[in-house]
Parts: sequence; C-alpha cells; structure tokens
Amino acid sequence: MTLTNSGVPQVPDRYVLPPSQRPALTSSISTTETSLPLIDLSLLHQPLLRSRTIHEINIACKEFGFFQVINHGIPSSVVKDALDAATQFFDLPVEEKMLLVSADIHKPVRYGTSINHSTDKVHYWRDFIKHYSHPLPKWIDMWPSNPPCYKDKVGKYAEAAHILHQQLIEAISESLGLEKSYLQEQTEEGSQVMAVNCYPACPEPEMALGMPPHSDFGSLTILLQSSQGLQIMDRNNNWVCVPYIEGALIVQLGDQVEVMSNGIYKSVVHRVTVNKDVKRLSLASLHSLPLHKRISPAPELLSENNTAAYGEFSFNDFLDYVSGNNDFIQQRFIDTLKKSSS
Ligand SMILES: O=C(O)CCC(=O)C(=O)O
Ligand SMILES: [Fe+2]
Repeated sequence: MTLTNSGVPQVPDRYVLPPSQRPALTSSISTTETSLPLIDLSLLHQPLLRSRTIHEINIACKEFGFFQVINHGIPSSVVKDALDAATQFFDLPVEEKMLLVSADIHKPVRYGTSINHSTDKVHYWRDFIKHYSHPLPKWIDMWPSNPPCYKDKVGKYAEAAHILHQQLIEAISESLGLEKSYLQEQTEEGSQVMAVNCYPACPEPEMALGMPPHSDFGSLTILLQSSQGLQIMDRNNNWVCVPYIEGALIVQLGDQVEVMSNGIYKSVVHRVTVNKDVKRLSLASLHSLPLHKRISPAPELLSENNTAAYGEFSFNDFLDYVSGNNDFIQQRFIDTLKKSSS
C-alpha cells in the first residue's frame, strides 16, 4: 500500500518475477471461452432438486476442485459490511498496521506485507491480515480494534462463513457417496482462519503477482472478492480467470479434501494477478479439520483395487514442510504425500 500510495512508476526489483512465472495476462484463458461451475445452493434445501445439485457439486469438484455459489444464505449486507470494514482497516496509517506485523505463522493475529513465506525470494504485491476465527469468542478480543466496526462486521461474516462451510462439507461428503454427517464432528471442532487480503493497484501488473501459485492446506476455502483477479489452474494446466459475479462466493477445495477423497477430488491450484487501476480486496475464510487430527483417505472409499493413494498427515507436518522448504511454490505439500503406484 505504501508503495502504491507513493506513486512508484515501476515495480521495484524485489517484486519482479522470473519471466517463466510472470502472469502473461494474455495467455490465460478468460471466462468467455470456458465456463466455470456456478451452483445455486438454495436448491439443496428443495427435496426434489437436492440430488441434482449434489451431482453438479460432484462434477465441479472432479473437474476443477472449484465452484462459485449463489443463494448461499449469507445476507448481502453482511458481505458488504465485511468488505467495508476490511477496506477501512487497510486505509489506516501504516504505523498503526505495523503494530500487528509478525513473521511468526503461529501468531493468532498477524499483519503482513509482500513476503509469502520466509523462504521466498520474490515479494508479492499484497498486504494481509490473518486471524484465527473459530470459536470466535476465544479470538475476537485479539482482532484489530481499529476501525471500531471491524470486530463486529468481519465477525458476523466469519460466523456466517463457518455455518456455510458445514453445509458445503455435508454436500461434498454426500457427493462422494459418504454419509452427509461423515465429517460433522470434525468440522465442528475444526479451525477457521480469516485471511483478509489487499492487493493495491500495481504500475506493472504483468511483472508481479499478488499471490504465487498454491493450493490451500485445509478442507475448503470460502472466498469473497471485491473484483476479478483470482486465477485457477485447470486440469490441462491452463490458468483460467475467475469472473467476478455479484453476490457469489467462491469455494475452493483444499488438500485435506483431496486426501480424504483419496484423490477423487483434487485441491485447486490458484494464484492472484494484480491490476493497474483497481485496488482489490478478498476475504479468504480458510477452514480446516482439527489441527491435531491426522487426515487419511476415507476407508469407505478404498477397496482391494483402489488402495490408499496418500499417506496420512497432520497440520504439524504441513507446518514443518512450509518452514523447511525453499521451493514451496514449485512443489505442493500434498504431492509429498502421494504414494507411488507400484
Ligand atoms: O485473493 C484471492 O483471491 C485468493 C487468496 C488466497 O488464495 C488465500 O488467501 O489463500
Ligand atoms: Fe489460497
């Protein structure tokens, strides 16, 4: 934000990506050429239409590990208020935000800029604040107290996202042929982290990224964006721009669902491009099954001919990987769990 506000005419060297990693805006597939799944969640509550909607979710999860949802039950006023509060937070004087800065990924509330991981060489065009969000009463006192509306407005959104996550996990379990309640206990006890991201306007958007390619570690991410900027990788390794759809929320499958489904569903690799004129905000509600829990493929999905394709893992394994790995961007954590099929 400080760089953009000072009107730099060029992206400083530390943000410039090696040519092979630049977003090459022209070669990404835009959404006029390909249609990404959009699901009307209100149909899940209609007995005659539920199974068809579950089928649509199954196809979207298999093909993309991604879909957008409308009629998701979170009121538009709650969504708007959360985005307003986030905007006001990033507009605070830099000295005030810097009081929350930390590189320690274990901190329950932390503000950060540029560097995605301590091991990354390249910087990214993003400021963010991340905070633990579930159960909310436990964490909310630690959240930013400025702007004064932040706790209330982002808190209401976070609680609504938590309920939506439970409904989505039920539908996704069902779409795999598992009991609707298969993960119920684990989602109730699971964790939720809100990553509130701000991507300021960037003088040379073709040289930098807001976030590098990655998949999210947890079960699902529910993402609210203020404008277009997210790209997902499709099964042919093409980058596809995710369109901004008024009132819609984005659902992305994380690594835990990939392992639990034994790879029937894959977590979606995504990145964030930046924009010359518009500051973009996003609220990523990152949901995860309990952090101490070891996740492994669901036994119900395995058979003699279909054995476990992934080893089990826990959140701590993931943290060890992130803190010890210099090539986080090149290799996904989940790929290290894959068993070779001999
Ligand atoms: O800003 C976005 O659209 C994506 C953010 C994201 O991928 C994340 O916070 O993990
Ligand atoms: Fe992400």
